[in-house]
Amino acid sequence: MKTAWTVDQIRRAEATIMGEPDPQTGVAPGDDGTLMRRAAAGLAAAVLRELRPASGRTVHLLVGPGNNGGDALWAGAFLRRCNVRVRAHLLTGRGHEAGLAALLRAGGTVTDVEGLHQPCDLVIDGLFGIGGRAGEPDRAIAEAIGDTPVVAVDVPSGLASDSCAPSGLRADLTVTFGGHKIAHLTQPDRCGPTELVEIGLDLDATGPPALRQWEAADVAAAWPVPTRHDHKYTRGVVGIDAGSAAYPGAARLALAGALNTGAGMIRHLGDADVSLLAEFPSVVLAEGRCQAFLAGSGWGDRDTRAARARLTEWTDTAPCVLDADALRPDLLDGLDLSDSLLTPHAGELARMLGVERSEVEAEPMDAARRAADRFGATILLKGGLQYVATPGETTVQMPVPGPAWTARAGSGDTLAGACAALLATGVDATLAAVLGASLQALTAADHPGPRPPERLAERFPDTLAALLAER
Ligand SMILES: NC(=O)C1=CN([C@@H]2O[C@H](COP(=O)(O)OP(=O)(O)OC[C@H]3O[C@@H](n4cnc5c(N)ncnc54)[C@H](OP(=O)(O)O)[C@@H]3O)[C@@H](O)[C@H]2O)[C@@H](O)CC1
Ligand SMILES: [K+]
Repeated sequence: MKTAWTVDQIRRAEATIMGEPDPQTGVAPGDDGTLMRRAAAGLAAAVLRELRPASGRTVHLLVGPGNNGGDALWAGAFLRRCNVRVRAHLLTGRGHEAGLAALLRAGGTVTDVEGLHQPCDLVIDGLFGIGGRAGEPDRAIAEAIGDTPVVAVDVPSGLASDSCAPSGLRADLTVTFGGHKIAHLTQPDRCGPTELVEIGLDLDATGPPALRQWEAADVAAAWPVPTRHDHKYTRGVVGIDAGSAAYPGAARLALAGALNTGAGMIRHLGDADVSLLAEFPSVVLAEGRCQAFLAGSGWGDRDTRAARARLTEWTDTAPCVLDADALRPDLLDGLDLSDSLLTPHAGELARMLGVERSEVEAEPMDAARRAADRFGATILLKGGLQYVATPGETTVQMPVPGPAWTARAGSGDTLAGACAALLATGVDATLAAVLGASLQALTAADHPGPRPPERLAERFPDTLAALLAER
């Protein structure tokens, strides 16, 4: 599991080691340069690995006015000891004093932006780190970098650390310090792979992380595997009301998702279409006790009064997954959704919050968190990267990311079915969302290509078997 922290948390953890920085000079009383040299040593080691063999190669440093530039300068001094040629471009004509002195002592040189056009093997981006504001890079610098591989110091410059929005330089590798920042997990295309260098920050003391990204092993460890004592009722019965005359396939898709995720039993409680049951003979039409419900997928414009009655009854009875056409504020308001899961995509979440879709897409994590608090429900915001927000909790969960092949009609219905099956096992809404979304993503990664959602769902058991074999 990767955890990501806010800039404020990183700064507070740093201050517990070095003291609060002087507001005038920005210098902390206990700052003897130790943290920076630790960071720079880790950065230099990563660059040496990238260059291998390093001796005789040339590295350009992009150096900003703050400590991010200091890290780059110190790393340059360390690289000099391995016979790497180092040229530093000081963006504002100045650089971290001790770092610059160390680089010059070690035989590094300072160059202007024209000098950056000379051939080099690698660029270290030390313009701005967590003190950076979002913005696109200076065109002259971007041109000088061209196709040369870039290693970003802490974060790619111009990418705001706390944000999900893309901007700034693009890196082939990002070397970060103390803990991941939100942008590392939400902007993998900008950051490239991220390497974490431990510098001794106690981030746990600053409160819960802002974001947790799940990995396959975490999914395997958390999966609710049935025990010898389980039977179909204890494994969980799911009631599903999905589909309509206009969207008949939604029922089939939701059933496929729930069945292949391991529901103990499924009751098909929507407008019964018995032809479905030929394909899913274990699904029953009989009403009865359910441990979880799924409502809304493929409802179309169902009559408000009927929809509201169904949602009120079901949310009063058991945890629910509410999807698609059930995600209207007029249907949701006033329901007790405290143990339920809402599964909107960006457009649906925008409608729920009464904002533009672009606002949700710009800061999806914040939007999911706001919706969780507004509706008192766990939210799974679907998309290329997915976010699970729990009401009252600071930490947002990111299920295992998957390929974009799942971005097609019907994927949401199978996912809702998967989440409902998990909810019926007794796991909470957050875990049901994370596990369901991760299962779909891992399966899509194992079977890349334009596989229809119901066919992809048929592979869920194979993915699970492989995952659990590793546990
Ligand atoms: N915290 C830790 O534990 C450790 C931190 N370490 C390192 O320190 C880094 C943070 O350093 P930092 O605070 O000095 O800020 P940094 O990112 O260098 O930038 C500040 C300067 O840039 C300027 N500026 C910003 N954006 C701009 C823009 N778009 N365009 C133009 N100017 C812009 C900004 O100007 P201002 O906003 O003040 O006007 C200010 O002058 C951190 O990322 C890590 O690398 C490690 O050494 C070890 C431990
Ligand atoms: K940087």
